[in-house]
Amino acid sequence: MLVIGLISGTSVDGIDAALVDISGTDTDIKVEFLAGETYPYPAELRKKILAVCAGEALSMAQLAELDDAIALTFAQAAQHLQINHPSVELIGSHGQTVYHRPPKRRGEGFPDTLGYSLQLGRGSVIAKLTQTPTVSNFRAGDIAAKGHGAPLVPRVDAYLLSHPHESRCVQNIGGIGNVAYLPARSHPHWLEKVRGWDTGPGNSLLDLAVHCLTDGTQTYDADGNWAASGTPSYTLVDKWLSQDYFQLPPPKSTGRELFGWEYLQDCLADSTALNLSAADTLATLTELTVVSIVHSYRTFLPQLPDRVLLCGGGSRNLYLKRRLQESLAAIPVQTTDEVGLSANFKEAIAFAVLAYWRMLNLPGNLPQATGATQQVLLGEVHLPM
Ligand SMILES: Nc1ncnc2c1ncn2[C@@H]1O[C@H](COP(=O)(O)OP(=O)(O)OP(=O)(O)O)[C@@H](O)[C@H]1O
Ligand SMILES: CC(=O)N[C@H]1[C@@H]2OC[C@@H](O2)[C@@H](O)[C@@H]1O[C@H](C)C(=O)O
Repeated sequence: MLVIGLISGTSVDGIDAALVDISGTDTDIKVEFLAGETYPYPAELRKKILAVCAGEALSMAQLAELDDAIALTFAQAAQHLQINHPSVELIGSHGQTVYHRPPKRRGEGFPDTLGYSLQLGRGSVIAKLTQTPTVSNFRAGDIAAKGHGAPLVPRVDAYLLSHPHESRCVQNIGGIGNVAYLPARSHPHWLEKVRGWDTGPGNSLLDLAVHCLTDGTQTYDADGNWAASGTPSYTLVDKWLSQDYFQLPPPKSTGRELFGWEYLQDCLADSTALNLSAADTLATLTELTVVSIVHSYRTFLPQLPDRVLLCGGGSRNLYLKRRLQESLAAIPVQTTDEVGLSANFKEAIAFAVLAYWRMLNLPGNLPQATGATQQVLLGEVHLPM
């Protein structure tokens, strides 16, 4: 079946659209990647989304306008791929996360409170404009089952990237970082032993810092070159790493609500107090991403993996990748490209697979990764009128 997956992640850099040909069900699933494109958001729309993610208040009318604009941009991304592939049968659209609240659990001093996660860009509009059945709102079902609604990709990673004999960590470094730990498939009950959680900041703090340090003229540290010219302050890395999120056991999820502007302001104040240069500040923020990933593996995994596979935009940050490799010493750190799955489009591909599973009435979440009480079908199906 030809399926398009669409997502714009927490970096809000644009819509990743992937076209894949999927066959099989789960253990025998085959996914052939046929095409991938990134469609940058119009500058004004991106600015608005970032402001809303940073907590700017919206009236209901403004919320409706924003939802319309995002749905239209997502539909256009799909339509663009459909020009050369008119026989696409299904779209899985993650939409744009603008708010994410993890659930609160008994035992933390609170009564149970469900999570809440809002993705804009409604699927009904995408289905109508593309004349293609569209699955959207993937996180709601898992959240209703007391899960975080995130991360959802670990089940897809398990089927596409696990290995018969080696254990792997698939580490996405987007705005936020998240990991899927995949034991070797020869392990009895290997799927039950898959783990996943959000490791903390990926590029979100780095991107915001670059924006601040360049008066908005640059949006990210290309290849990590700027950070590579500095020296990390381990005094600050240790201080930041002692914060609650990094110590919290999985399942856990986070977003720009925590690792956003306010968090960065505190980091910049710490770095000014130590007279760090701009390069040292970026090196220290990059190191926080590296150390938080490695700390979470050492603290929460049953054992360190045999191999780490990176994906997401942060896998193109050469300094970050080098520091991860140095920190993990003998464990090889590669990208998913090197095992045949596009590192840039893996998340978009994952939402194509999740939509496909929804149409086959197969569950998409892994309760041990999201904290849900059970496996559930993910997503709402919208048929074109
Ligand atoms: N060549 C590069 N060098 C350094 N960083 C890069 C490079 N290319 C992309 N990035 C980083 O990757 C980010 C985009 O990553 P990606 O598209 O995976 O994020 P996302 O999907 O929005 O996030 P999430 O996975 O949290 O939802 C950019 O904002 C930038 O920080
Ligand atoms: C609420 C939300 O959009 N979460 C994203 C975000 O970006 C990375 C990390 O935080 C991950 O948990 C999740 O996305 C991926 C696609 C997931 O659900 O697996």
